[in-house]
Amino acid sequence: MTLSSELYSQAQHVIPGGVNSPVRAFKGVGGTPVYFDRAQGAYVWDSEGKRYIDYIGSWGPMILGHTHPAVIDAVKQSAEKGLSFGAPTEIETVMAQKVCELLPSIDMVRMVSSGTEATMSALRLARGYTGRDKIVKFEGCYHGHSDSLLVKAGSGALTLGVPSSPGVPAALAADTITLAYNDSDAVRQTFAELGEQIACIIVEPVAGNMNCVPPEPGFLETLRAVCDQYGSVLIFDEVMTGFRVGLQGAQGRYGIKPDLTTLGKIIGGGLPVGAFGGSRKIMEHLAPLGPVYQAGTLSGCPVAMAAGLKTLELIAAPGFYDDLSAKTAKLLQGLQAAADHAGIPFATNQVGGMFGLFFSEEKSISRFAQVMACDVERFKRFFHAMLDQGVYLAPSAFEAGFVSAAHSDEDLQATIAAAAAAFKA
Ligand SMILES: Cc1ncc(COP(=O)(O)O)c(C=O)c1O
Ligand SMILES: N[C@H](C=O)CCC(=O)O
Repeated sequence: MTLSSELYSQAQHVIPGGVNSPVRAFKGVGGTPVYFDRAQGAYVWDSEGKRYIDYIGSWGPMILGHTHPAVIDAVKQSAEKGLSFGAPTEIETVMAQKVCELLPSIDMVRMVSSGTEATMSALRLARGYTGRDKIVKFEGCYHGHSDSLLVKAGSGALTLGVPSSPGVPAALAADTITLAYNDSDAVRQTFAELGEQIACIIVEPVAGNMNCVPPEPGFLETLRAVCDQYGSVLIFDEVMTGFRVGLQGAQGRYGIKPDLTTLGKIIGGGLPVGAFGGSRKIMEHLAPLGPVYQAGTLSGCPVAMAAGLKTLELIAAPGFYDDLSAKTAKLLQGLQAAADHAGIPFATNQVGGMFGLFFSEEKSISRFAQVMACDVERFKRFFHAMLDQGVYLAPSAFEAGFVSAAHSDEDLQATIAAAAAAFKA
């Protein structure tokens, strides 16, 4: 038994499935989850001291690499002053000002403690603001695990085969309309029939929870147009894409202004943080200004604000995103060449520092159905071959991967060499 499998078996007695978030359990790839002990830069080390090049980066937050000295220092300094107070602190305003400065669609922002809280709260606000109940989401998109959004969801729910979870009241699920991602005609048709009853559209502007699927030209524009026409709220869930695909997120990259934006991951620098914000007109409906209630004991935790602010400061360095994109492109070109050389049908998607790998005959993957048609068995074998060689990819064919500023050229070359061996095998 490895130390990881020993730890996993102990955990299974006291934690459901041995994990605190299902996708960690390796159900999507088989085998035993690896238990980590420490991390630095592009690397994570397991409990037995084996080193892995990490392409998960804590599911996105570690855009600077793990334990960046300046971030750790900011955390230490803040922690020494007090972990949390349950009362306002100056750094929360500094964070809000920074978010408003970076994302022009946001006039006001509220901090929460996870992406799930951010999307759940944004949904309630959109419903409270419009006085409507129905929402539109897209199949394979994941917006956290609140009831209204756990319908035909992606990520771990898709990996485990429960995209619409038991426990979600049928009456609530009935108000969630799920459409195919990148299908603009379906959006227009649905709004033509039900537009006046629809509170909001929530979308991952680049889908990252059904692997990585970018928006087709015109898709996000269609969402903006129907929301304008029918008075619905457009919510960009940028929990993953925010500060990942560019400093202005997907909204900056594609030039579309949502009414509300949800954030998480990078904004917390690796600590538990989420946020939602948008136009003053909508945000002023939130308590204590307005009637839509939302709260959180640890919301705006100063230590997490310190980690997030330091991260936002460092990623604003000139050329940061060009370098990150170039590295990611280099990695994907190398993987594609290795797959082609071995005669393995393979395709990739990339948006900035976010990527997707597909075992597919199709070269362009833009639809959920295409993702579902990929060869998952082949992915599982690839995943384990990479893991054995010290490369840690997401343990599911339905998750995006992430490159960090800490990945060196040697890391990318070592990953490509490992993939070449895996494809050959
Ligand atoms: C796009 C998106 N929205 C929401 C969430 C939920 O965030 P959290 O896991 O922090 O609750 C996630 C990740 O899990 C996500 O990728
Ligand atoms: N896809 C999820 C986040 O983006 C994976 C993280 C989790 O649910 O544990």
